[in-house]
Order: sequence, then C-alpha cells, then structure tokens
Amino acid sequence: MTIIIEKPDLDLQIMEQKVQEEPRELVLDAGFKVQKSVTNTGFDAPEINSFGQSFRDYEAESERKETVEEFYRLQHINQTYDFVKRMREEYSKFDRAEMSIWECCELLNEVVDESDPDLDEPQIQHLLQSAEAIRKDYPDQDWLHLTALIHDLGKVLLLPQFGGLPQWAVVGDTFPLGCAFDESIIHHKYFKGNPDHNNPAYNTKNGIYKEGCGLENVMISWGHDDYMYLVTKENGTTLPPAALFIIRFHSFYPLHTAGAYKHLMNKEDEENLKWLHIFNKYDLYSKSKVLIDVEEVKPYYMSLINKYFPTKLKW
Ligand SMILES: O[C@H]1[C@H](O)[C@@H](O)[C@H](O)[C@@H](O)[C@H]1O
Ligand SMILES: [Fe+2]
Ligand SMILES: [Fe+2]
Repeated sequence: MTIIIEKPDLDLQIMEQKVQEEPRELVLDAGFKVQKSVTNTGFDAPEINSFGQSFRDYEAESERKETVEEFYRLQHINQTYDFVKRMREEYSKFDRAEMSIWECCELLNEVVDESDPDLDEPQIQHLLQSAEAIRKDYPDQDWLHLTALIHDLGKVLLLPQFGGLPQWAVVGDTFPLGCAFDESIIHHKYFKGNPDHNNPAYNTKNGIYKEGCGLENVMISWGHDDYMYLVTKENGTTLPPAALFIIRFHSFYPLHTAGAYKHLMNKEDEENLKWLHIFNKYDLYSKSKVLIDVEEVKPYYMSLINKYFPTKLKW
C-alpha cells in the first residue's frame, strides 16, 4: 500500500527570525526559580531542576548521583565499534512490532531513565513537556512539536518485547565510535576499560573517518537516538531532514554542547545543528514536576502523527 502524505515546507528563514525575537515567558513549575535565558532562543530556562540542583550536574551530591555514575561506567566500557555495528544490523530488521506512534508513546509510561540526573517521571511526561514547551515558542513549526514528541521513543528498547536491552545500551549521552573519545564526554575516565580505547585504528582524532565526512557516516554509540532514527527513516516519514538529525543526535552533547567532533561535520550538518541547538533547550529545561494532562493534548498530537507518519510503523 502506498501512502501519500503532504510534504511539509520547512523554511529555515523562519528560524533565523525566531532566534532574534524577544523571549516569551514560560512558567514551568510553581515556585520554580526562573532565570532570563542566557540563550537567545526565546525560552526562559530555569536555573535548577526538580531536585534543587543545576541541570546536568554530574558531580552534585544527590540521590541519583551514584546510579548515574554507575550507568556511565557501564556505558563507556561496553559501547564499542563492533557492538554498535551488531546492534544496527540487528535492529535494521524491524521485526519486533507493528504499532502506531501514539501506541509507542503510551508504552513509555513504563520507562524510567537511569542516566538522567534531572528527571524521574515516566518518559511520556518528558515527551509531552518538551513538545508543549517548544510548541509555545514555535507555534508554526508543527514538525518541531512532533519531533519533540517522538525524540525519545527509542527508549522502548528497554522493554522485553524490544530486546530488553540494559540501560547503558539505550540511554545517556552519545559519542562516536571509530575515533578517539573526546575529553568532554561525561565521566571520560571510564573509557580506560573500553577495548577501542587501546585500538590504534580507533584512538586518533579522525580514526577511521575523513575530515568533513558528514555525521551521517559516523557510527554513534547505540541507543534510543539511533534506533528511533532508523525507525523513522524506514517507515517513510515526511518529517524534514532537520527532524531526523535532531532525533539521531539529540544526546550527542559532546558535539552540540561541548563543540567537539566538529571536524567530522559537513555543510548540511551545520544547518541541521542550528535546529538541534534550539531543540536541546526544550529537551533539557522543560523537565519538571508539573505534569501534562495526556488526554487533553492527545488530539493535537494525533493530528500531527497522521500528517507525518503512516498509521502503523514497523519497529
Ligand atoms: O540522561 C539523558 C537522557 O537519557 C536523554 O534522553 C538523552 O537524550 C540524554 O542525552 C541523556 O543524557
Ligand atoms: Fe533522549
Ligand atoms: Fe529527551
């Protein structure tokens, strides 16, 4: 069956205008300390998370610190070039489920992410919180609302039906394989236990890659980002390329926040990275204890899902 879906028109200039506009107000949490954003994306980023700490502070003493650090120890030891290659092959069969995007959102009700120092709510709340926040500031970019809604759906890999992968193979920040692990990666010290770290083919700045080869050609640690990117592509979405880029690289903090690995980017990546920078603010700073009423916003997101995706997808 061929499904024809109207192609969205993506106007990059709209983004250029938006970035210069005055920030709008976004109240995330009652009594939350809200700071005028240091970024110019029109989003008031809160200074502290729901645990009273700065966002992404991996050294702060908190109830989650130990769990998060142990998570990164395992992730850094086990994510190797060969592992990622095997996982990509395995999950490119798309033989685990047939379901709609919304069904997958509901599955995420069961999932809690052990790598995240800022959030311990069910993941469906994170999807809706980030989508609603970005929708408020970019009302005309409906593709961006939907991208936010789906960006973490790959976390279903944690569920038995999708292989029940361990947390280190699903969540957390990502980084490239096949070249040196950059110092900016959280808890970098644990890479000492990774076999690739001592492999001369993989431990130089460029490793197996050529400068400017394009991120499309770079092997990235396996997890919810790469999986959801594969699923989205395979099922013939009409979302624009920037959406796929966001999905695949949203956890690539070493690149989008620390500025590492830029030598691997090409021209197209540079354009897409602008969108990822915008997206990242909403992904990170919308995490809050004020929950969204799922049933209330469902009709809006259903309309976007129908616009950009087939009814059932292969997972
Ligand atoms: O802990 C978080 C979480 O797992 C996010 O979904 C991911 O995108 C982040 O990069 C990661 O650090
Ligand atoms: Fe994520
Ligand atoms: Fe997220």
